[in-house]
Amino acid sequence: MATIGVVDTTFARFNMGKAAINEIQQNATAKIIRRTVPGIKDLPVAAKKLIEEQGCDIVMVLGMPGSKEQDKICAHEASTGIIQAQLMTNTHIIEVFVHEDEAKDENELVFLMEQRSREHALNVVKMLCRPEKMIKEAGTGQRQGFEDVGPARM
Ligand SMILES: Cc1nc2c(=O)[nH]c(=O)nc-2n(C[C@H](O)[C@H](O)[C@H](O)CO)c1C
Repeated sequence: MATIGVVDTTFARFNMGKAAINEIQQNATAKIIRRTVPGIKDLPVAAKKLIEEQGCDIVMVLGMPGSKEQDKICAHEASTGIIQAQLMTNTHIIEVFVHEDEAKDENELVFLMEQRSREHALNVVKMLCRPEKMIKEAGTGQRQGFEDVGPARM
């Protein structure tokens, strides 16, 4: 059975890990190992530990960069760390970030955090268990959270 790691943060304003796990459980039979860390800069090592110490086949890391300038710098640093952890472990770590200022109000923020978490959870299931489904979606303008934009037309 495949093992999927899920790491989220206490900084985020919505329980992204819970939504992701619920979506995985509805669509796959997998062992799920969850961790929660304070913030997004703590995600890379948590994911690396899940891969190296717990044998996860793929990991989702979920977090919410805030709207301040220092939060955006923090998000860039976290992303760089996540990419480095992927290269060090040769394993996919799917980054699910919702920037607080992507949403126009709190209702939309909650909607976006739940939708993006769930839709990326489905991507993880497809990547791990049904890669042919992912290939079928190549070039189709998928977006996680807001509406898909669709393929470009001539
Ligand atoms: C400035 C800052 N911004 C964010 C953020 O926007 N989102 C987030 O999840 N965490 C933030 N943090 C906390 C760091 O990611 C980290 O948790 C602490 O520096 C402790 O290692 C910090 C320090």
